Amino acid sequence: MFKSMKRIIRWAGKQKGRLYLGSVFSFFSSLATAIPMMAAAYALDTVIRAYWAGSSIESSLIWQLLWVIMGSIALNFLLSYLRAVLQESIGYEVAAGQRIHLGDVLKRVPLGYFSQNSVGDILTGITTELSTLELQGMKLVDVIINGYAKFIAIVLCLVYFSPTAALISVVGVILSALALQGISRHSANTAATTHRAMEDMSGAAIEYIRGLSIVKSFGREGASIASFQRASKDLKDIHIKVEKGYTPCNCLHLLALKVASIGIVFICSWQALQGQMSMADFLMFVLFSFVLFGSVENMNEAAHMLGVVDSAMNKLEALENAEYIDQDGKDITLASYDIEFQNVSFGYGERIVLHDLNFTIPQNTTTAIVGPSGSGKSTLCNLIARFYDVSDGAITLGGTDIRKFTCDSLLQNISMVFQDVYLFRDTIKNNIKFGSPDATDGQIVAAARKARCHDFIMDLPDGYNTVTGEGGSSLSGGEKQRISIARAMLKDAPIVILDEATASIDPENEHLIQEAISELTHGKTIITIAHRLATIENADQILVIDGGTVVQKGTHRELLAQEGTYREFIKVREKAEGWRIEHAER
Ligand SMILES: Nc1ncnc2c1ncn2[C@@H]1O[C@H](COP(=O)(O)OP(=O)(O)OP(=O)(O)O)[C@@H](O)[C@H]1O
Repeated sequence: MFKSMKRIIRWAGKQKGRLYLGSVFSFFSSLATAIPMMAAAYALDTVIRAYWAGSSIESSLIWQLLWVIMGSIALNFLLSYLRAVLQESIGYEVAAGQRIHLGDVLKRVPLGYFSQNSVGDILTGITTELSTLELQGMKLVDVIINGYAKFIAIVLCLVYFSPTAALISVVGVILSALALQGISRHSANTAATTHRAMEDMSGAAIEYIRGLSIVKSFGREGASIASFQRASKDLKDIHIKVEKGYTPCNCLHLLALKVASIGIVFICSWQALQGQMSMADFLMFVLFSFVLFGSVENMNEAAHMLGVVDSAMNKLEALENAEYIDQDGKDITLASYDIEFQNVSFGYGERIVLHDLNFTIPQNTTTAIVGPSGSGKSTLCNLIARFYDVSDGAITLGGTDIRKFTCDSLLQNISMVFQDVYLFRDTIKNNIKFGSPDATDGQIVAAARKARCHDFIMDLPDGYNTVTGEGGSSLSGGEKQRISIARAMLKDAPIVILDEATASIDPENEHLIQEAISELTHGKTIITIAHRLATIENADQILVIDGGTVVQKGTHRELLAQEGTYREFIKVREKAEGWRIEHAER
């Protein structure tokens, strides 16, 4: 329990001082809450004494007591307010910094990380786990420090009035602390299972929502919702199991404190009867005996939460310690942009999908990559952008191994246009300037005009300020692709990697996209996963990939003259494009 507290304090970093000072205010504010009770005990004692003596009570005393009570309430408010000002925002501030840091970590890990860790897992870390820490961390530290500090103050008072009562309360609190330790350990042990169940639940919910269009089109809602329902039921079962496991220690904790309270009443009664304790002190102890341990009593929830927070911190640490792909990278500025593959092999885990690739893509030329589905075309492009590191060999850019760059400095040189375009839930304007945050409105419009998307943007209700749905769901595939071309155009990187659309796009859209692409690629080094005959024929170099190796390399004319995969591929493409043209003309 105390180890977890130390971790939270360490997590607060530079804000530690505010946390401690807040706890001091919190301590005095709690003591201030005890003053009205002491005043009440004193008043009662005075009334009883006066009754026995047959005298009347001075009205000034009542006023004095009233002022003391009002003063202590005001003091309590003031100290609570100061504590809140100092402590309440620490969790939010530290968590916000950590979220930004985690976002940076995720940007710099290899994409393989996301195959090994589910989206639900990562999402739970950044949202739920960090929220637990953000909302509970400081409160827990305050509850524990303050709870024990208050108890120590009470024990010191008890020693003065009755050392035996002080001893009983210390024994009660030690027993309760052991039970609290049990609660904390149980929660820490079960938190990982609970978190896993929550991750499964988030993963199942995300999958269910993502797959809704398939679910609707196949009318198979029952099957797809089953895993979501199973995850919900598992989560409920785990919560109940955790709660049941926590009950025995909780009962022990409360029992130890209640028995100590009874013990104190018993001792004080005996001392009062023996004349060793005054009536006022006795009354005060009887009044206090059952609230004496209030601050320690409330720690059961805190002990449980500390276990949960501890496990959340383990998870966040694992996320933060994920290895960056560019750990030793430097910001490098290049003079030339030739790309060279030197004996490159690559595998997803054990499965090698690219074998011993050797080729050069000279600066300012167009290279078309063709080959059957699954042959490794996208993987090859992802290696150039260093989404993954090669398993063997090296890729150089301008003569420098790309592993020597930081990801940012490498990707400054590269624009990528994918088939599956992802637009953020933001304005069209911000989506276009995503890679160039300093772009002016004039530059954004110029890029959009060149990318042939200005006209349709102006037809949208708020023009460039129209907010797109998540992933760009409110736009057509062709529109999204042209926006992504505008985005790449604005970035104006010397190398462009693009994946030509294979999905059938209507001729008008295809024509616009082709126009946009030729504007984007003008005077740059182009690597294109090509499907259209026109692109392939006009390329300076064609790489034919099959089964993860370059089986042919050359210009269209050279490759057509050879027997092999390329000639077959061209035949198939000619048939497909002829078929499309006939259909379009009908
Ligand atoms: N993230 C991944 N994890 C594991 N294997 C992968 C991953 N991505 C691709 N693969 C595998 O690597 C091989 C090459 O895939 P890649 O996507 O590069 O082929 P491609 O030629 O681009 O295919 P397509 O033309 O269909 O897009 C395939 O066998 C594929 O199953």
